[in-house]
Amino acid sequence: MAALNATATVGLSETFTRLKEQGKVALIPYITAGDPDLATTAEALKVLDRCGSDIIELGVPYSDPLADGPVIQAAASRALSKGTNFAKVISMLEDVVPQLSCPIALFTYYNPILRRGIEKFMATVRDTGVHGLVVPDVPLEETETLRKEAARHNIELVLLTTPTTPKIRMKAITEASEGFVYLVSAVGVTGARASVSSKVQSLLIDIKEATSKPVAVGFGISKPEHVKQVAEWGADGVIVGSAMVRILGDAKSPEEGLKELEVFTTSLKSALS
Ligand SMILES: O=P(O)(O)OC[C@@H](O)[C@@H](O)c1c[nH]c2ccccc12
Repeated sequence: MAALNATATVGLSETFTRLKEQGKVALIPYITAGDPDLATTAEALKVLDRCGSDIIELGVPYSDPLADGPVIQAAASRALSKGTNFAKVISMLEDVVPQLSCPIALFTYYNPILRRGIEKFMATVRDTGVHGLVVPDVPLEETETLRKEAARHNIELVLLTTPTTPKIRMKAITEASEGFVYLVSAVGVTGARASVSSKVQSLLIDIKEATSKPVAVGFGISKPEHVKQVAEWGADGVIVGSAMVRILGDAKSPEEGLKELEVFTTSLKSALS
């Protein structure tokens, strides 16, 4: 039964194609693996899936997360201090991925991939049934091998563009990105913000001129109103990270955290319907 599910799960770009046919925008939560512990992460993945997440971005905790703000940094250090490592995240995923109906995009900084060896890393990740990979700190010029190995293992490598990316470069990024294009909504680090920069609207127009690939917006999106706004501006997906991570990190117990996560995810999902 579980194995059936896994083979039925489609990849990132196909998920967007199906949603587009239904006129829907993808909800993409991000959580950090191992915070408060991997057993809770496994449950959280099931909750997110059940509440209508279309793709889940799962972060591998890293000691030097330069693109992350205080909330995700703290989650990563808590996870690492509990002994979370790549091998343990993988073995948790081997167990959980077959129980999910939405695809997983694994988020990791570049260094842990290099340390393991690109090819070995891709093979391991693919064997768990993960469909996508987000690597925030690899410049486009250095993605060639990474892209080749990802493609060879049937993993969609998602690339990111930011408000300061020059247009020519943005075009090259959209051409190289697989699954979807990640539009970082604001300069700086991850973290909830009071509002979503109105610049996102014109950035989306620029990107849509450059590519027909789906575009998902992330950074600072933390409320149903934000999600709705970004969808109205024409995004194909919205990514919500720190707000999810904070719920799990601040909860008095894992059970309470999971309950709050369910309420929050449901509220975001209904803002998109
Ligand atoms: O936390 P926010 O502001 O909601 O942003 C999304 C985000 O968490 C996730 O995609 C992410 C986590 N760490 C990152 C580092 C770089 C780019 C993106 C990310």
